[in-house]
Amino acid sequence: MSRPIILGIVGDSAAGKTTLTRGIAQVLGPENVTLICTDDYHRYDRTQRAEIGITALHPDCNYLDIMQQHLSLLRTGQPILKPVYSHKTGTFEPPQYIKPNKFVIIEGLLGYSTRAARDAYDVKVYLAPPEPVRAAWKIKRDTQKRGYTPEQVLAELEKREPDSEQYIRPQRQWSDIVVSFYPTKEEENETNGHLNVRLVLRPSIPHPDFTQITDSGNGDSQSAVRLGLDRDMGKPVDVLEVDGHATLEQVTNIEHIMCSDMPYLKNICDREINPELGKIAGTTGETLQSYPLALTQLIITYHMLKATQIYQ
Ligand SMILES: Nc1ncnc2c1ncn2[C@@H]1O[C@H](COP(=O)(O)OP(=O)(O)OP(=O)(O)O)[C@@H](O)[C@H]1O
Ligand SMILES: O=C(CO)[C@H](O)[C@H](O)COP(=O)(O)O
Repeated sequence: MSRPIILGIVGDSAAGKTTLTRGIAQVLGPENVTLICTDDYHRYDRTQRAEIGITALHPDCNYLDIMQQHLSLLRTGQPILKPVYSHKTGTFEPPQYIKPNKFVIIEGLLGYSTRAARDAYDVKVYLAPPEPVRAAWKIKRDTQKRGYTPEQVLAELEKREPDSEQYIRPQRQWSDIVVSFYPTKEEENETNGHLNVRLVLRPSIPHPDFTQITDSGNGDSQSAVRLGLDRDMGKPVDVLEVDGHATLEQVTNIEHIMCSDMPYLKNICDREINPELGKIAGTTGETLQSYPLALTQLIITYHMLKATQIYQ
């Protein structure tokens, strides 16, 4: 049976969902990818939310039943008439007719909040940067692109915290991969291109065999690339960590482990034909390059392509 492969990217506001999605979409080929942001399923516009006193994170502030229906339709290759929410104006626009491509990426706040929604995905990612990093990212993004002042963003973050705790963060447990970009102790105010990444790899999907990293003598606690075992929300997991100062050679080494598993898809690791890999918008709008981000995007893409071997 041939059907679209569905990737979920869930995380709190400004956790880095769009940034992560961009590189993945490029490797899969933009013409093959349908991108959906579940912010479009908000029930109330910006003014109404302020009047009612509800945050965009609350399930009652979103048409989760319609989102769930649309996910099921997309999974079976059927079209949807999707609502459209504009972050520029804070209001709704006319709906859009969307027919799914080979790959569908669904990113947003509450994508894993119901059992039926969770069942729609082939790969589930949860983004969990430390809260001070997320706050810095949200202030930067909302002041540059959504017309807020820094004070308004800080007040909004405070107002949203109870809903983040109750509705957003518990969704971490349903993900196959938890992604956390974090600063080193030496540069704890760094929030841009030199962040490390910690990837929690749950056994809910089969990951590439990264034990070769430890076999080759890398992977110990001093190395820029580390593999270990841990628990996440009480469950055993593998953890892969890559430092922001890891060399291109070290990162390429890990990429080869994935690409050698799928020799017919060698070009997914080719940086020249995939320039969006690892690209981040910096503080003044400049473009920064992060190897940990590029590697994270490739691991997720690996899983999308693996799924095509079963369903396409
Ligand atoms: N891995 C990263 N390293 C450094 N900066 C990042 C990273 N990911 C995101 N950022 C910064 O954080 C800002 C917000 O990220 P992004 O727009 O991807 O978040 P989002 O989760 O899609 O937000 P929302 O759901 O609110 O639309 C970006 O403009 C970027 O500057
Ligand atoms: O948490 C968010 C995810 O992007 C937004 O704040 C939410 O979607 C409402 O959007 P806006 O602040 O532009 O009205």
